[in-house]
Amino acid sequence: MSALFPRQRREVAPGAVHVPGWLDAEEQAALLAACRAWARPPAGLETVVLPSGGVMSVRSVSLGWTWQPYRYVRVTRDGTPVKPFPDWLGTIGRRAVAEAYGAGPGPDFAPDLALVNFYDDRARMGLHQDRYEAGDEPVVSLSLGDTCVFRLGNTETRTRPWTDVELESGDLFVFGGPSRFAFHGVPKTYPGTGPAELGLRGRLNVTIRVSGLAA
Ligand SMILES: O=C(O)CCC(=O)C(=O)O
Ligand SMILES: [Fe+2]
Repeated sequence: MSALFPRQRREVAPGAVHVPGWLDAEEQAALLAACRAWARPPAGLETVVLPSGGVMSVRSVSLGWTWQPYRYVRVTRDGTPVKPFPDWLGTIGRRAVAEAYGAGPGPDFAPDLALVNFYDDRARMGLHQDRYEAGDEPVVSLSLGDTCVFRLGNTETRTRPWTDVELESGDLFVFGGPSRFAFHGVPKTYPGTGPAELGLRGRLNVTIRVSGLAA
């Protein structure tokens, strides 16, 4: 669908860059196929239960490391090793950082961790900071399927000020530098808005990260 007003690349906050339509239809289809393969057990799609008893509405699969409240580990909840982080995802991560910040990525931008989140029509993600990585390398986010509202807040509080950005299928969002530890979340998705030809019901988000943890 071509928008009447093409969506523009935008620095939403210092270090937080939104690049609409960064993945073409073919790249989106390939990433979706990979996500479907990763989602299969063992070490497939899982539901994260918080110590409070709260159940996250998003289901997720991890590559390289998995997050269990509140740290990264190598073994999933089903007791099997986390699937490996593939080199090609690291290549996409480096391309993404170059795209977002202009300058080539530092040779040291070596992602080793990805979290794939699946949102059904009712799933949301509360405002949080990505702060379990041991370092401050940028987080690269890729979206597939339904459009969502991505809320980028500030680094100090879980409250306003924040900026709401609509992330569509194929969009790239990178947050690093002064925005690396900004609170962020997904208050809603718009069911049924993904590209029909992709064939995904719901929304997938893939974040590519540097764990900073010893292999
Ligand atoms: O789904 C998104 O766009 C954000 C996901 C996220 O914040 C996370 O996985 O930590
Ligand atoms: Fe996050």
